Amino acid sequence: MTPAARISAAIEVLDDIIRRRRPASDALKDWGLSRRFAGSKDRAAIATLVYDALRRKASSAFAMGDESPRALVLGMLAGLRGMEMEEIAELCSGENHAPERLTEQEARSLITFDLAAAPDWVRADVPDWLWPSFAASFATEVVAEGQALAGRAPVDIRVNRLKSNRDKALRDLAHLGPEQGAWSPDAIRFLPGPDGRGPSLQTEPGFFEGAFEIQDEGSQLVTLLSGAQPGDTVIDLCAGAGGKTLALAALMQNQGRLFATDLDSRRLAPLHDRLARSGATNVEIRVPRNRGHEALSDVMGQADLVLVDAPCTGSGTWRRNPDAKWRVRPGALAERIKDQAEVLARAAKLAKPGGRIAYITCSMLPEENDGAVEAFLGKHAGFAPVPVAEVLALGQGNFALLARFATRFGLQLSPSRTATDGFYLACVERGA
Ligand SMILES: C[S@@+](CC[C@H](N)C(=O)[O-])C[C@H]1O[C@@H](n2cnc3c(N)ncnc32)[C@H](O)[C@@H]1O
Repeated sequence: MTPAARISAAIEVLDDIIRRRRPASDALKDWGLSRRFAGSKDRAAIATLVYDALRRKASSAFAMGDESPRALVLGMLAGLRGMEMEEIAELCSGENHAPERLTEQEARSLITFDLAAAPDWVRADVPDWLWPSFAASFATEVVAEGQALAGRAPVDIRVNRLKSNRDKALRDLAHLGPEQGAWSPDAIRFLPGPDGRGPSLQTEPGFFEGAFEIQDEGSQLVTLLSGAQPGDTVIDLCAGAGGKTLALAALMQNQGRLFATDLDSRRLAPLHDRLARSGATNVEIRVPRNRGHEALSDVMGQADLVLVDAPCTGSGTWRRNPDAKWRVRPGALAERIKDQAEVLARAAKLAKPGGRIAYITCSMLPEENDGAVEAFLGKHAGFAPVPVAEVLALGQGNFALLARFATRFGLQLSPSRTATDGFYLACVERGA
C-alpha cells in the first residue's frame, strides 16, 4: 500500500472506532481480516496512524475546527508528526486510494495549527470531565504532564535476576539498540522507531529462557519500592497475569513465601507459563473457587507485605492505550474507587502486626491514589502511613531523587517526571 492509501485506511478504521465506540485493537483486527491484500508492514503503519490520531484527538479537533476522523488524522500529521501542509496536500491527491484533496479550510488549519485559544484540557489531550481531577495531581506543569501522556511509549524490559543480569542482557540484545533504564537496576529500554513501534522482544531467545519480561520501568519501580525482602511472606492480592508477582519473586531471591491471587481466576491463567519460564520457585498461585471465596484464609494476619496492585482507570497507561483515554466514563472512576476500598479492606485482614500494605495504581487521578489511602486510613485505625523517605530507603536501589515526587501519602510517577508510565505507590503499616 502507498503511504497515502495507509492514511485513507487509518481514517476508515478511526471512523469505525468512533462511530461504533469500539476498542481500537478490535477495529484494527477486523480491518486487517477483511483486507487480505494489506501486508504486516501496512497493518503496523495503519495501527500507528490510528493510535497517534487517538493520542492527539482533542488538540487535533480543535486546531482543525472539525472532529471528523479525517480531521483527526490530518491534524495529527501536522501536530504530532510535524508535517508541513504541502506534504500533507501531496498525500491527499484523491487518486489511487489516497484521501480526497484538502479543502481550503483544511489547508488553512494545517498551516496555522493554532492552539493558543484552546482550553488546557485540549492542549493536554485529557478528557474535559477528567481535567479537574488530573490537574489536582500536579501543582505546575499540568499541561506538559498531559502532553507527555499523549506521547508514544518506549518498550521496557525487566531483567530477571533469577536467570540473568543487566550487563549480560545488554550484550545479548545489543542488536536491538538497548539503553539502560534510569531508575530500576533491572530495567532496559528500547525507544520506539520512526514507525512508532519497538522491537519484537518476544521472539528473542532470552525471552523464552526467562532472562527477561516486558514490563514498564514504572511498574518495576513500584515493585522495588514495595520493600519485599528475601524470606518474607508476601501476598500479591491483585496478581492478574503476574507481572508484579514475577518481579517480587526475583526480589525475594526465591526465599520466603509468595502467594498470588486475583478476584478473577481467569486472569491468573498466563501466570503458570510465565512462572515456569522465570525460574521462580517460591510462588503459590491461589485460585478463588467462586466469588466471595477467600483463597487465603490460612494466611490471615500473617503477611509481612500485601501488594495491592489495584484495579483502576489505568490513566497512567494512556501512552500505551490512547483509546482507553476517550472511552473511560465518569461512572467507571466511581466504580474503581469502590473496588479499591474493597480490596484494601481485604488486604488489611492479611497483614500481620507490623506488616505492610503496598498500594499501587497505574493512575494519575488523586481520587484513586491519595484519596483511596485516606479513605482506608479513616476506616482502619490500626494502620498508619509509612513516610515516603522510609519507603525510598527500604527499596532495593538508589531512589532518594524520587522524594520530589512525593504526594500526601505516597509517590506519583509519570511520563514527564520519571519517563515511565504514570504509577502511584503508597505504603501503610499495621501497628505491632
Ligand atoms: C492492575 S490489574 C493487576 C495487574 C497485575 N498485578 C500485573 O502486574 O500484571 C488489577 C487486578 O485486580 C483484580 N481485582 C479487582 N478487584 C479485586 C479484589 N477485590 N480482590 C482481588 N483482586 C481484584 C482484577 O481482576 C485485576 O486482575
